Amino acid sequence: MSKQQRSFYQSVSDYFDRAAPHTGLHPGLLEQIKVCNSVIQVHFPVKIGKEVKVIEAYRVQHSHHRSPTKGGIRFSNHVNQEEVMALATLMTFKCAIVDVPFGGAKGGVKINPWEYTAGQLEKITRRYTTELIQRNFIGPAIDVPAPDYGTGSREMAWIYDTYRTFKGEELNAAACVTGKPVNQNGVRGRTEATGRGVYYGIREACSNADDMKKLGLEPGIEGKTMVVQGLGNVGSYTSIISQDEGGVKIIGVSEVEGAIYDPKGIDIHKLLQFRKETGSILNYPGAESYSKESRKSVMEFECDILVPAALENQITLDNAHRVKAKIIAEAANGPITSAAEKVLLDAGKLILPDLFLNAGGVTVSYFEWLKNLSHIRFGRMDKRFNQRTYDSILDVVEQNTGKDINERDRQFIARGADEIDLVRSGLEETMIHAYNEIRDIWKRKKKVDDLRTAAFISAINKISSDYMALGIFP
Ligand SMILES: NC(=O)C1=CN([C@@H]2O[C@H](COP(=O)(O)OP(=O)(O)OC[C@H]3O[C@@H](n4cnc5c(N)ncnc54)[C@H](O)[C@@H]3O)[C@@H](O)[C@H]2O)C=CC1
Ligand SMILES: O=C(O)CCC(=O)C(=O)O
Repeated sequence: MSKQQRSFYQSVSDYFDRAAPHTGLHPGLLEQIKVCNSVIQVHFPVKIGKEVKVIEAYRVQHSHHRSPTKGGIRFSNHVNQEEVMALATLMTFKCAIVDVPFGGAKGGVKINPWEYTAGQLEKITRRYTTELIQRNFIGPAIDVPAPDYGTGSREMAWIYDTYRTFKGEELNAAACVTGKPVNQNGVRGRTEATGRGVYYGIREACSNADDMKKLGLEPGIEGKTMVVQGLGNVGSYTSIISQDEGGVKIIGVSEVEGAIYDPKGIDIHKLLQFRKETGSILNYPGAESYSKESRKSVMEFECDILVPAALENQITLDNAHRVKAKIIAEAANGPITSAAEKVLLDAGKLILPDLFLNAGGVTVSYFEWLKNLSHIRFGRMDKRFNQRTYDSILDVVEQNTGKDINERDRQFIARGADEIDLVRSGLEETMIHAYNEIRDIWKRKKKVDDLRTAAFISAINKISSDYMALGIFP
């Protein structure tokens, strides 16, 4: 493939190569940080009705500098070894950026999940998990999968159940996978986590008055217009939270069946309900509809913030020069090719890179893993204690001021944190801290012109310090 048309893996490789010289590290160490450590490809048979179907699947562990390795499992027709390698590579750098102490990994099963029944998907998921167990490619201290494109909490519950069937004696078996349903050792807030993290990341970027001024935008997220590609897990939660908590106006959306645009604004709750009832976003009242064939024109809709939240390689050299959005928020992994990125940066766009922006998922997965290892719900030990302490402080305030605090304010101020409050608070802190860490590199380092390069520099430096401290075995 030419420098012009880059595959997803080549793009990730280009991004790494662009950042590497800024770190001043030894080429051998950089090479070790860049390569994928372990790749497995498996083929296994599954009975589908009266047929036997042979399924192709992968798991890639990109880096073992920290254990376990971590990353989602994707069910998609487009899965191939290079794609999974690119996704696993991004996971390593993503974890480093948000200080999640894991190496990167990713899994892929080459099927279109929407063509199978739940029973058939369960068989495929359980057999795939068995293949991973047999190769020692899954376990709380080894490699911990999670949801990605085409999978969700249902599949994670099947993975957990298959694992504990084989490893019933393992006390920490529940930590073999994250993104599980809450009643199956999941953590509150994982389902929304990636979208919520995307929202916190965009909000933080928009809060910087200087950066917004350069784009010709007012500071603050409120009132900004947003267009979203893909209304799955990540796209729908990004839209809901941006609209409900950030006051963002969603004006364009695309899904597999086509795209819609309405500059007056699209209420995301009503749109999701409409799609549930009609099976499509098309013909949503008041919006202009675009057919399946022209759904990619969503990338060219007029807006402040464009959120690709479906798949990789959506902005290429073919359409990059037609992108009108000022901010491109990479909720999906790899939505922009490295060649297209240059066109966008030259046009003065702000790109919030995937390895930072969608790291909310793995951040909350980390919280779930910690919960599973500690065998206790967050907040269980201290909620009531804190509540009583805050109540006593309010009593003292009342006594000293002679003024009563009304019951509504008291309940709000004195409330002890539940699990969901702590998860959201931890996620918010993580995204704000990570953004400012990479923005600081972007602004401080001469010749670093974009946030992605800054993010890679930050991640490579953190990973290299592990290698340097640990040495190389033997
Ligand atoms: N689920 C997670 O926690 C995380 C997901 N991501 C990334 O976010 C992206 C989306 O993942 P999920 O939301 O989990 O997947 P999902 O399977 O829940 O949703 C994806 C949606 O995109 C739609 N879609 C597919 N092709 C499209 C196209 N050409 N145009 C418009 N819509 C299209 C699908 O119909 C589906 O509704 C992927 O790149 C994934 O790797 C990144 C971090 C974490
Ligand atoms: O939650 C996780 O462990 C990984 C999520 C994921 O696959 C991703 O961030 O791309």
